[in-house]
Amino acid sequence: MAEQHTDRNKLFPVFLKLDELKVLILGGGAVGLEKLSALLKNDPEANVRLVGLTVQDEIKTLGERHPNVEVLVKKFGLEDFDDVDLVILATDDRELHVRVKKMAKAYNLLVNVADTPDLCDFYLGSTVSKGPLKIGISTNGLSPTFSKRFRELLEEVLPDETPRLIRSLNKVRERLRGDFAFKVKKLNELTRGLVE
Ligand SMILES: C[C@@]1(CC(=O)O)c2cc3[nH]c(cc4nc(cc5[nH]c(cc(n2)[C@H]1CCC(=O)O)[C@@](C)(CC(=O)O)[C@@H]5CCC(=O)O)C(CC(=O)O)=C4CCC(=O)O)c(CCC(=O)O)c3CC(=O)O
Ligand SMILES: NC(=O)C1=CN([C@@H]2O[C@H](COP(=O)(O)OP(=O)(O)OC[C@H]3O[C@@H](n4cnc5c(N)ncnc54)[C@H](O)[C@@H]3O)[C@@H](O)[C@H]2O)C=CC1
Repeated sequence: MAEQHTDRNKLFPVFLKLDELKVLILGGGAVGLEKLSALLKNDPEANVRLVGLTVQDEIKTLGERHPNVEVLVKKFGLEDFDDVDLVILATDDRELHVRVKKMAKAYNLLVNVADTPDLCDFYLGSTVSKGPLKIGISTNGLSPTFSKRFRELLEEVLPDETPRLIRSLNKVRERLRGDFAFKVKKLNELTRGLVE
């Protein structure tokens, strides 16, 4: 029973608008590239500033292809926090991570630290997209590999007509006249067949 309790995933999922927020990624190596790719996979228009003492060519190329991605080859400085909403630390310097996490806290910024769940305010999850549908997956840090495989499974099984179905339900939703309770009742009746 005690084990079940500690296993419960208490993380609260939210869906962020990366075209309105700005993310700072610190570190231009393999992990920096992985995190940048994860952001751009969800939104190619994502606002990102990536800062690294050294920066891989693949990251520089992404910076050239995405106008909202700023790539700076330099040492971290407090000015990198300007206009930033979220921070992802992905350098190979753990002491730097501890220091930058403290500074970010003073600026009220939320921080993800690669490889160090204890220092993270939030985790990245695996994400599945099908048109307007997005599903986020988390194992509470226990097995990112499970998240990845489960994402692959969902990508396989979600019907291709899912986006069309969501759009038609949106049309019905917009056409329905009546008060809130009536709309909820009507939409629930219409969609009952999806789960029975
Ligand atoms: C806690 C968390 C914090 C965070 O990073 O946000 C975290 C932490 C750590 N990851 C590690 C390793 C790996 N991470 C991946 C992959 C992903 N990791 C992601 C998220 C998260 N990783 C958060 C929890 C998410 C959850 O609860 O499910 C994904 C979902 C999103 C993303 O990062 O983009 C992305 C899948 C994207 C997709 O869908 O494909 C693979 C698999 C692979 O690459 O094939 C491996 C190797 C195999 C393995 O270990 O399982 C290590 C050990 C490092 C070491 O050993 O040195 C730590 C540190 C630790 O656990 O201490
Ligand atoms: N490579 C991988 O797939 C994995 C790596 N990790 C861990 O994640 C961390 C990062 O890994 P990699 O990206 O492979 O390392 P890397 O060595 O390729 O990249 C580190 C980056 O941090 C930058 N950096 C260091 N100090 C800096 C500073 N003061 N200001 C700005 N930039 C600075 C470097 O210039 C470089 O771009 C390491 O701690 C590693 O152990 C964990 C899991 C997997």
